[in-house]
Amino acid sequence: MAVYTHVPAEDIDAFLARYDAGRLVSAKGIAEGVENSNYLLETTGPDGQAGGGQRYILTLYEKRVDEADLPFFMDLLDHLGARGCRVPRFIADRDGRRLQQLAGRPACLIEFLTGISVTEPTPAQARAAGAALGSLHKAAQGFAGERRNALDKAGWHALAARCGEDLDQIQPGLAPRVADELAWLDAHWPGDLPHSVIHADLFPDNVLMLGDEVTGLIDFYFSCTDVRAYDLAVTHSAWCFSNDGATWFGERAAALGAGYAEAHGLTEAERAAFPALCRGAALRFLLTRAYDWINTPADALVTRKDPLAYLRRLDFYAKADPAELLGA
Ligand SMILES: Nc1ncnc2c1ncn2[C@@H]1O[C@H](COP(=O)(O)OP(=O)(O)O)[C@@H](O)[C@H]1O
Ligand SMILES: N[C@@H](CCOP(=O)(O)O)C(=O)O
Repeated sequence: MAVYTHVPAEDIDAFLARYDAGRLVSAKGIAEGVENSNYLLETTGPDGQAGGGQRYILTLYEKRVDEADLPFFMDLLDHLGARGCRVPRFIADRDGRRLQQLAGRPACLIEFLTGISVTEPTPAQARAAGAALGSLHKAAQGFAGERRNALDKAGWHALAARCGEDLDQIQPGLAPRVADELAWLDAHWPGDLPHSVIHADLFPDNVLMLGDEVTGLIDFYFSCTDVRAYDLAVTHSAWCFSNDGATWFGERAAALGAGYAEAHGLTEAERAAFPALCRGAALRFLLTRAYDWINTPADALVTRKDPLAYLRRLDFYAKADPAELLGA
């Protein structure tokens, strides 16, 4: 459960008084997520009448989100929303402020979007996710903001160094395996592919769906300026395997690739680089999960994610037939 900061209901009610959002009816900590503290709020609605209720997300920023980056995320979501992407708005209080402090943390009130996150995507759902990512990349064109990816290849080296030999406590031999993979990526990472703002974490839990339709893309807190096709590789690694990484679903991958290509298109150079981008994506999530595995206090109210599920994906990508990855 990702609630790192507990906020008494009275304090949330007082926080809401700054907005035209009504009074607090209920506040529930949200179990999903690992980065920030999230609450689902129900309010009376602006007219103050119980029953005319509205829902909001209250997010308190923890861990990897730097407060200085929040204006980038807010402007990005404004830009994408104005171009038809289904992304949540950050809500301004009566003085026009979107960023607040609550319980000693930076905090924002965010539009609630309907939909559920699928756990076993069908090919049709993977296709819709691919198309939503392609549309996001299209809509991101012309966005003036820039943000460096702290979890780029240099960031993976730094993270691996911070994990050090503790990686071997997760699985014997993991530290040298990671070192070898970093060396391979240093030698094979593509140099000059198109860049844009990317989501960088478009896992199924960050895509809200109703049936086969995408109703919302959320959790932009890793979004940054980086290689566009790397975003598709991250999405591929998250959508095309069983959770534990042991089973690969080729049909989902072909559908994801088709959806993306339809909405945005991939150049020959992007296709050729895709296997290396997938290896990078798998290592990135292996390392952040491994770091959290080693460093999360035993009493934290959060479910740690299994780093080995990403080692299995990495092993798959290292051996895969490149032609197979996005279907013929
Ligand atoms: N705008 C939103 N609308 C609806 N649900 C949301 C929204 N933002 C977050 N959630 C819910 O909260 C959960 C955690 O949010 P997320 O941003 O993924 O957290 P974290 O940044 O901690 O990983 C999501 O899985 C989803 O269930
Ligand atoms: N998607 C990452 C963890 C980040 O969590 P999220 O809830 O913000 O997507 C992973 O699975 O390792």
